[in-house]
Amino acid sequence: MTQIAEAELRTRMARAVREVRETNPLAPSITNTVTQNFVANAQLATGGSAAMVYLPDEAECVAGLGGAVYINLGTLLPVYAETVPACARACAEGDTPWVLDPVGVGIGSLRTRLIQEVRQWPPAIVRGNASEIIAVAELWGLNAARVDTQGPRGVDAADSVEAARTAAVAIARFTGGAVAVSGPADLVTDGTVIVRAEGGSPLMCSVTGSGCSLGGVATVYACVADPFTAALTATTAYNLAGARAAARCEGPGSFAVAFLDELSHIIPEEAADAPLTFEAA
Ligand SMILES: Nc1ncnc2c1ncn2[C@@H]1O[C@H](COP(=O)(O)OP(=O)(O)O)[C@@H](O)[C@H]1O
Ligand SMILES: Cc1ncsc1CCOP(=O)(O)O
Ligand SMILES: [Mg+2]
Repeated sequence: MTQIAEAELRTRMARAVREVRETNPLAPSITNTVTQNFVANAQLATGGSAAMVYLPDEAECVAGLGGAVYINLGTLLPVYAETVPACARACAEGDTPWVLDPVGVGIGSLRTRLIQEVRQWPPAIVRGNASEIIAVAELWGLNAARVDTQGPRGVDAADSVEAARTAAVAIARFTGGAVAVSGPADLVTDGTVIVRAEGGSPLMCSVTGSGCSLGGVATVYACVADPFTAALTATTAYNLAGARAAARCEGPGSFAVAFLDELSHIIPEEAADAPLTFEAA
């Protein structure tokens, strides 16, 4: 694998922000009932279009309609045992990139089973907090990634972003796509390059759906850009919008509103100029 140059990646990020605003791409989702509305609003704020579905035939249908598809395992229903594999398979067969957020991996058996099953139709982007990324690497048998972890605490991380570094690189090399690990400072990798991105706000942990909507927005950018560019553009937009919203809000409630406003104001040039640090994986 050859490493993409920083300047080229920044150019692609700016292009992704612009193209999404110009083309309003459809990024359908199978996502959880807690944060569905916030995911859709964040997708719309960036310039994308949202459509949430539950049923297997709907999932197969949207895999053909969307530029990319989002699968978030946050709240499972029995029907998802069929819906999730049907969607991932249809995406693979149709060459539609899809994004996995393995929310709450470790809770119950269905999440575990689904993550193991979709390994055969690898997602273009895996987005999660550090503990979720470590857990996915373990479930996919990417043994290079084995680290000491307590596993996720419900839907929250119990591990540092740094602890998920090896797991993130191993997953990206396995999928051939990108992995975005979120936390106080984010880590995004395509398996050859690691990019660290700072910004955002601790208030993002006080609004449920910050992580889920980041996955939804990465899916919007994946409609117009390669997985690494898409993951990095979404992560950067979140860091910029989160920091700006925190500077003018009164608490979690007004933060969420200000955050959506700020997300809608991100311009291509500032996404490309964001403070990012690059290193070889
Ligand atoms: N302490 C923090 N400071 C700044 N940004 C944060 C902090 N914690 C999380 N974020 C941001 O919040 C968003 C969601 O990340 P995270 O809370 O790790 O996801 P999840 O909700 O899936 O656990 C990301 O954009 C991340 O950069
Ligand atoms: C609280 C909760 N419970 C099941 S899904 C979910 C939302 C998690 O959202 P995020 O991972 O973005 O914090
Ligand atoms: Mg999450």
